[in-house]
Amino acid sequence: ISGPMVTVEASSSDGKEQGVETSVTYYRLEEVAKRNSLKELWLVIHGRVYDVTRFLNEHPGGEEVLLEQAGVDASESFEDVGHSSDAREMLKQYYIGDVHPSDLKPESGSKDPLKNNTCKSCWVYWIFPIVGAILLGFLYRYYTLEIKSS
Ligand code: HEM
Repeated sequence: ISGPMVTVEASSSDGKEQGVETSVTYYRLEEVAKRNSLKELWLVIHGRVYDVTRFLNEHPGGEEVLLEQAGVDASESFEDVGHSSDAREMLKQYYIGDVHPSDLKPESGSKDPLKNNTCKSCWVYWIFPIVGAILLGFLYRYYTLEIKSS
């Protein structure tokens, strides 16, 4: 019974020894949605899936709020509370995988939305400031030379 759950090797070159580190398990949202009870409780925060079943009793904010977010994206509620950095650290213990890419951006179709769209404009953000700075540098030199020579 593998269902819609998919495990993908994130790195193929040094896969064997760090198998746990280099592979990411992707979960479909429908898979997460099934874990919505006290027996098994998953939730999504910022595209990552957390199994908080054993955390229910320990959550300082109570188990009710976690139950309310069971099986769904809890990013907003999690941020609204203004959780401490300690709380954010705690997330790591419960991390079990990522939300399947096609569930993250359902409108962008099938072909590798992460690689094709996300970074298309990345370089634009830093190339303009850098080119601008270099141009300003030349302009500055040009003008100071001009003043000196006149
Ligand atoms: C795995 C996910 C979560 C972890 C590890 C976590 C952890 C914590 C921790 C450590 C605190 C104590 C205060 C702090 O350190 O910020 C806290 C408080 C709280 N949390 Fe969470 N939390 C999680 C998810 C959520 C979610 C999804 C909600 C939804 C509303 C929530 C609501 C609250 C509330 C209401 C408090 C009480 C704040 C207060 O008393 O001031 N938490 N949580």
